[in-house]
Amino acid sequence: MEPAFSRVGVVLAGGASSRFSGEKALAVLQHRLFYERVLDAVTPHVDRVIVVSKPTLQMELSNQRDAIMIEDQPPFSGKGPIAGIYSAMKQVPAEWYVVIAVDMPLMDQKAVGKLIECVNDSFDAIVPVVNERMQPLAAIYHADCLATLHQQLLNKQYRMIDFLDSVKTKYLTEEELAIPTEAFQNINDDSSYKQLLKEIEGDR
Ligand SMILES: Nc1nc2c(ncn2[C@@H]2O[C@H](COP(=O)(O)OP(=O)(O)OP(=O)(O)O)[C@@H](O)[C@H]2O)c(=O)[nH]1
Repeated sequence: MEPAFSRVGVVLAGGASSRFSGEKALAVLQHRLFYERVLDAVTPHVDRVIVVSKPTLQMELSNQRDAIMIEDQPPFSGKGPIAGIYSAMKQVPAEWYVVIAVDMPLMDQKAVGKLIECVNDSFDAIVPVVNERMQPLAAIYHADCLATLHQQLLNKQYRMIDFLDSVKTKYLTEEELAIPTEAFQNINDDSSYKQLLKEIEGDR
């Protein structure tokens, strides 16, 4: 059966946010929630966006841009980003999944567009490497990854790196990507958020 969509966005928003006071999805930068910023970055490039969150956050996230709101697939709820990607693939059939973590508020439409230009049918995963760090949560995955993701979860192997080692992964260099490295900035804790606000909004 043909998948319903050729390319969908996946906003990963089901994490615990334990290093952050509050939910990262609901943090605000320049008057927009992180959640809204990431949705805006992805939406123009895909057929539909899937938001993978958790029960306590579902009520708080408004359904914008006709997004498909889902939760992690039991029994893998809360098992990390790998569970979020698996759940999107399992619940919404598509060919390609453009995955962006909700804690990357500087991702914008241009950056996501560049990433999509790098899709290559010979690979299952298209993953940027920025400042020598892999960015598997701002990356693109083919539906063929589903079985491997499932196996990883069954084996309790929750690390993205183990998964990437098990599929055909194309690592993109900064030169190939031509995206400003700031776009990949990842806000995990209060101090990185405070620093971001200072840089972008000039707060003290
Ligand atoms: N759907 C889903 N998304 C997740 C899960 N764990 C993490 N994420 C998302 O993956 C991205 C990176 O998450 P991390 O920073 O590693 O973890 P976190 O749970 O958000 O935060 P910490 O509790 O501080 O580690 C964020 O966008 C999270 O919302 C999960 O179990 N399910």
